[in-house]
Amino acid sequence: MLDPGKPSFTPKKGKTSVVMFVGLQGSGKTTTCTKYAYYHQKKGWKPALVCADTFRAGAFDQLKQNATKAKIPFYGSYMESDPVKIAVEGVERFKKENCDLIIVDTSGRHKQEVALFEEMRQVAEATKPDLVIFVMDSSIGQAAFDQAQAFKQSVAVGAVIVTKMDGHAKGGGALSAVAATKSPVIFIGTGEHMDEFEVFDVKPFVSRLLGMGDWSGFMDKIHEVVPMDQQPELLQKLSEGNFTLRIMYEQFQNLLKMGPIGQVFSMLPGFSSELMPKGREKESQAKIKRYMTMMDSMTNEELDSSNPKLMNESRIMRIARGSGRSVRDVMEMLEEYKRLAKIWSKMKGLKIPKKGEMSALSRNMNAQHMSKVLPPQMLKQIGGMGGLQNLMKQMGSAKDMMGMFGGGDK
Ligand SMILES: Nc1nc2c(ncn2[C@@H]2O[C@H](COP(=O)(O)OP(=O)(O)OP(=O)(O)O)[C@@H](O)[C@H]2O)c(=O)[nH]1
Repeated sequence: MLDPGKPSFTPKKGKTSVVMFVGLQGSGKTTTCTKYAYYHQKKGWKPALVCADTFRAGAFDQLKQNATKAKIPFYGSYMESDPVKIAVEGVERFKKENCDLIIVDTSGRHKQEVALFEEMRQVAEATKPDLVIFVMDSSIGQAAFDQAQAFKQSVAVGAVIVTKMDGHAKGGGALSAVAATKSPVIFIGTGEHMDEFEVFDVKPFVSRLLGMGDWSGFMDKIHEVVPMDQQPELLQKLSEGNFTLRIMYEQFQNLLKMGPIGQVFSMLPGFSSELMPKGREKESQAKIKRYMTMMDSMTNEELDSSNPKLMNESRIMRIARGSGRSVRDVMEMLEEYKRLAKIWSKMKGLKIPKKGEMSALSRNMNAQHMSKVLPPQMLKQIGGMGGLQNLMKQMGSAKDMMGMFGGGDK
């Protein structure tokens, strides 16, 4: 069995490799071929593009346009209708020209299109690609498994690229594609432009899937800054799902201690863009201090409650008077609290580790939380919780996954 942690083949600079791109119609194959070529070209490779998509009128023009812009040699034909012939001619020509990365773009197809699958198989047979990359749109969702499996059954898919990660989709389907093809995700597309292309990194991907912001960076900071003996208590509180005003207060305190506040804030789920827009760190720091002054005028009961109804009009007026702020300021602070409480409620259910069990915690929490956000059908395809856990381990290095939620205890 292929190890999903590594692509089936990794091209080497200076040695000719043929990489074939396959995927559903409109998944972003043609765009991704050029991005892939451009990425390698910038790193000193000599890539070339072959357009074996004779199905979609305009595909060759699109590839030609992109390739010209990036100054990458290309091959294709307006007249020839046999993709196998074009692919073979293109690959041969670029082999002669000593290109070390020959990329073959094929036409998009759906699993029902038997003839197109046969054609794709023939292109693969004739060009003998070293690596076949399955390109999928991040919004495909549950259909990813069946589609990816259909491709895998016809050609030896060895890696996955997920496109359109700049959109709203979380990309959960990528897990299904990985499970179906037993191949890892190697890159993600993050926009229509040539350089909007990134090496796949499991941590931000999982964070996005969980809708959590960059928890790993945040937990790293917690470990750095929150005194060791207070860490379990904080995690315990968060796991109970009671994000109280007192927790917010303590976190503000921690944040103010943490040094370059901008950097810390940018890692916190929910904190970065709204509470602290870039370039306005000083202002945000003042805002936090203002919030804390208002909280100083609250009763213990108010600080320890996660029920905002406790804060009625007269209490709000009292807090405003006590802190020398306006009612509107207090309302704003409470709104901020509600917003953060909503985000942080996702920590609910977190299993608290005994000392030295942090890594187990991180693993459990990943899979557990992930299983909540994935559609049940998708979870089933992946092989339930166990399958998900395995997949996550395989997608990232074990070390990465342990570090994800502050685990990875030495
Ligand atoms: N926002 C965004 N758009 C993308 C991305 N990748 C591709 N696209 C867009 O998606 C659309 C389809 O991309 P193509 O590259 O033409 O797709 P294809 O898979 O080659 O299409 P077929 O040849 O019909 O199979 C185009 O409008 C691309 O600009 C991405 O990462 N982000």
